[in-house]
Amino acid sequence: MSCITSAGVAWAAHGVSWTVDDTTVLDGVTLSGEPGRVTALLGPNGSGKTTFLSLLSGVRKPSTGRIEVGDPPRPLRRMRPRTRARTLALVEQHADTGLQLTVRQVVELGRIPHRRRDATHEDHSVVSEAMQLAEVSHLVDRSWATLSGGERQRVQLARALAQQPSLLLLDEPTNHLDLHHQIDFLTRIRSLGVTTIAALHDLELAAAFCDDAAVLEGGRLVRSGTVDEVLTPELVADVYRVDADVERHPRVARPHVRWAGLIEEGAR
Ligand SMILES: Nc1ncnc2c1ncn2[C@@H]1O[C@H](COP(=O)(O)OP(=O)(O)OP(=O)(O)O)[C@@H](O)[C@H]1O
Repeated sequence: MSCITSAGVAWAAHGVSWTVDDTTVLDGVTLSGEPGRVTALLGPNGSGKTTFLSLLSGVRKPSTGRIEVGDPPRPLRRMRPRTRARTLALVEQHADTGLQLTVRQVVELGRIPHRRRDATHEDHSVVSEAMQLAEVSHLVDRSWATLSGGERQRVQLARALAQQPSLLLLDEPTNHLDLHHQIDFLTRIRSLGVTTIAALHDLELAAAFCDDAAVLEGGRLVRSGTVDEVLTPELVADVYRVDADVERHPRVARPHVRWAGLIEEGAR
């Protein structure tokens, strides 16, 4: 039986803002997710996706508003760091350990919130399963510093899975992966049952793998709902200035985004 599957937890952001040097990067975002749901966090470059994930993970504190996790909801700011790290895991866009570590050692970092002293049999089993799920078992003794971008991304996922999180936060998790690994990665994530929020640029992947979607633009939430509700040609035109059709995939019962080209300035 898997040690990593989870029932998932609910999460909610209530009027969350983040300001730096008098610039409001995130502006009053209210958004929530149900246990086990996979939410795509969408929006153009600089719209605030990474910032939102950093607030949800507790890496940054909101300037105003609050974040709650669990049922009954618990304020994130009141959780001890160890409890928080057992509850949620973040895979950053450009993760770097800065240390001379092997792949196994990087994945073992995910066990720190669970460990008392020495690694137990369970720690070894979870690390091993996390590496299998992320398809990095063959890299186990390699030096982290020598890995390719896609390999690093999969190792960071294994490290996050080794935390046995109930909430998984992924910042552009597929940007270094080839097509096979993109599909494989998101299929595996879905099968775990862990509540997931993934910042994605690829609308096709969002449509194919996510239950819900939330769109940020200029630090504000401009649309949220199920993927079917959010991913419309109007949304793609308004937010990305791209002319696209959204159809049912002929063989898979999911929406399918097909773009035709850019919308020229002044054409709308
Ligand atoms: N520490 C900071 N100081 C100043 N500006 C910041 C800081 N962090 C983020 N920003 C700015 O806030 C905005 C949102 O950044 P963020 O990284 O959250 O966007 P994003 O939607 O994840 O972008 P991308 O799709 O390009 O990764 C950007 O304009 C960014 O330059």
